[in-house]
Amino acid sequence: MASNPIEQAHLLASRGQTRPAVVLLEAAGAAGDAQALMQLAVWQLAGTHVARDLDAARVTLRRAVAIGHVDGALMEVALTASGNGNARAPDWQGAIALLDKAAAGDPVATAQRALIGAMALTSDGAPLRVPQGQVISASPRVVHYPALLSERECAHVASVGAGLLEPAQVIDPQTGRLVPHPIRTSDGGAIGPTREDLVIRALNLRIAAISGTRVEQGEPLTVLRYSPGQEYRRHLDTIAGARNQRIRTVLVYLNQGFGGGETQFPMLGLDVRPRGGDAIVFDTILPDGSPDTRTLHAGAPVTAGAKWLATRWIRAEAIDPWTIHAG
Ligand SMILES: O=C(O)CCC(=O)C(=O)O
Ligand SMILES: [Fe+2]
Repeated sequence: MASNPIEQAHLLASRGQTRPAVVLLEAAGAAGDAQALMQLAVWQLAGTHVARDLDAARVTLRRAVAIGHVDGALMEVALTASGNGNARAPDWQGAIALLDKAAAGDPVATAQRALIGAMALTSDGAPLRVPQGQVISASPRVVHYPALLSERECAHVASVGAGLLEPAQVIDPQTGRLVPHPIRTSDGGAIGPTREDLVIRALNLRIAAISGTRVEQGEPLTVLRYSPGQEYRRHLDTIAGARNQRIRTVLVYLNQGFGGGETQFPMLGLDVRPRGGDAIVFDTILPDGSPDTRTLHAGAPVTAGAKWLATRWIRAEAIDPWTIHAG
């Protein structure tokens, strides 16, 4: 017999006995097992074994936090800020209040609070002043933003991304599924709604501001790491046949000092040399909505060191971050 309630619940669920599995986690939670409630909340968020129910998940999560689940508290902060990942009204102030509470007993929360404290933000978490960029190509429009992120912000994004790294995958236009793809050899991870902490959220709001889009249009911020020899071969960011097309891309360079790794736009004669904190924004479609093939671009092979990059692919309309996977 499995030794603890979570293992027992997994075992039951794997045999199709989902109801007894949920009852078991509930009972353990009622007896003070925060981890059991956290497990149930994750099932409800992801729709694993049970129907996906974000509101029920939030109630379960609240109970886990109330009996001391520290990581659950950070997840609650993230979901509050984004309104359960675009499902409800976002609540930046509510999220800040929860983060302040969490910061009393958790150094991770304290560090996030300090990073946010250093930003000049509106009451919604958006930048007080929209950073200004330099147009480096008029048509298609490519704009360069020097020092969009501070060094500490870059380090935070990279460290969140580091925990999510998996071999690069892209969306297969035929099936819409994620498949390993030879054109992108970097490793990457998408920062989904349960991990969109307030620092990442504020950066996504900053990215929305400079790109003139709503934060809900952005796919989960994706962190890529290129080791020597890795590259992102020439491609367009648009997705063939997508109903809700990618209209704009924001690339944020998280570091510098590596060899190679320029972002190249061969049809524009444009080579962007990555510098930690800098960003570029470019339109990926023409006014008629079709892909702008002039935006063909590549991440050149890295020759030494590691290149860290955060990419935000922005769609024409709001997305559901619970079902979409960054490509
Ligand atoms: O690595 C680069 O410079 C380009 C990345 C890129 O094209 C993308 O993330 O869509
Ligand atoms: Fe790209």
